[in-house]
Amino acid sequence: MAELPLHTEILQHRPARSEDGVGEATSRPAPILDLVEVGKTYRSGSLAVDALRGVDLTVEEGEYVAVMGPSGSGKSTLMHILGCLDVPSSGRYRLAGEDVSDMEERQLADIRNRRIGFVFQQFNLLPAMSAWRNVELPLVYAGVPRAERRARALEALGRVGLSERVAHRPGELSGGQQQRVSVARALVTDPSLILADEPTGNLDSVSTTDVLGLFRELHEQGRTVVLITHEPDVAAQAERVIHILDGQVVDDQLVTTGTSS
Ligand SMILES: Nc1ncnc2c1ncn2[C@@H]1O[C@H](COP(=O)(O)OP(=O)(O)OP(=O)(O)O)[C@@H](O)[C@H]1O
Repeated sequence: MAELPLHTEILQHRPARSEDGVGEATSRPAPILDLVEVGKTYRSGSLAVDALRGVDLTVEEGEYVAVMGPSGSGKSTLMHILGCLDVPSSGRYRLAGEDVSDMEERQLADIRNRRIGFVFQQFNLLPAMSAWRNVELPLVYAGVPRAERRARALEALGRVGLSERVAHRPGELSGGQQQRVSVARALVTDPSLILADEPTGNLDSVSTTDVLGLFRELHEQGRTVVLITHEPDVAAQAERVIHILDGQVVDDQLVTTGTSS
C-alpha cells in the first residue's frame, strides 16, 4: 500500500449494506454507487483480459473517495463502469438505486448527463470553442434553453475563479486554468457525482493544490467525489482510499486527517 502523509489516522472501512443489497427497512437512501461482484473482461480474438474480478463496492452519497492502484490494475476500467461509459461483463451495478448493468448506450448517455460530472487528466476540452462554450456543452445535450445555458456556464466559471477568462479558448489558458474549465463543465449540470480520472496528472504543484481545493469544495457542498490517482498526496485529500490490484479491491480505508503532531 502506498504511504500516506503524517498526521493521518487510518480506520478500516465498513460499508453499510443490508444482506439482500436492497436497503435497510428504515428509510436510509440507497448508496449512490453499489457494485456487486462486478467483473469486466475485454476480449480480442482468442485473448481475454479480466480487468475487473468480483468487485464489491458501496459508496454513500457525499463521500470523497480516492482509488489507487498500479498501472494495469483496473482503475480506468472501474472508472468507466462507475461513469456509465461501459457496462460490466458480470455482476450488478446500481447508480443511485437504478440498475444500469444492462442498459443500452442511449440510456447510459442520459444517466451520465443527468447524474455525473467528469474530469479527465487531458481536460478533454474542445480547442475551437471558448471556455464558456465548452462549459455549456452538457446543457446543450440536456436540452436547456440558450439563455439559461449561458447564465449557468458563466456562473460555473465564476465558481472556479475564471470569470475573467470566459472568452478564452483552451489553447489560450494555462493547464491549471484548463482543468478549472473542466471542473466548471463537470459541475454545470449540478450532478450529485463527480468522477475524476487523474485530474492533477498534468498539473504543476500550484495548480494541483488549486484543483484539489475545488474538489474539496464540491465535497463540502454535499457532492460525492470519486477520483483516481497515482499520487498518495492527492489520495490523502479524500476521506476514504481504495486500493485495487489485478482487478480486485485489496484495501478500503477511511482516512481522517488530524491536526496534532
Ligand atoms: N479496451 C481494452 N481491450 C483489452 N484490454 C484492455 C482494454 N482496456 C484495458 N485493458 C486491460 O485491462 C487491464 C486494466 O486496464 P486499466 O486501463 O483499467 O488499468 P489502469 O489501472 O487504469 O492502468 P493505468 O494506470 O496504466 O491507466 C490491463 O491489463 C489492460 O491492458
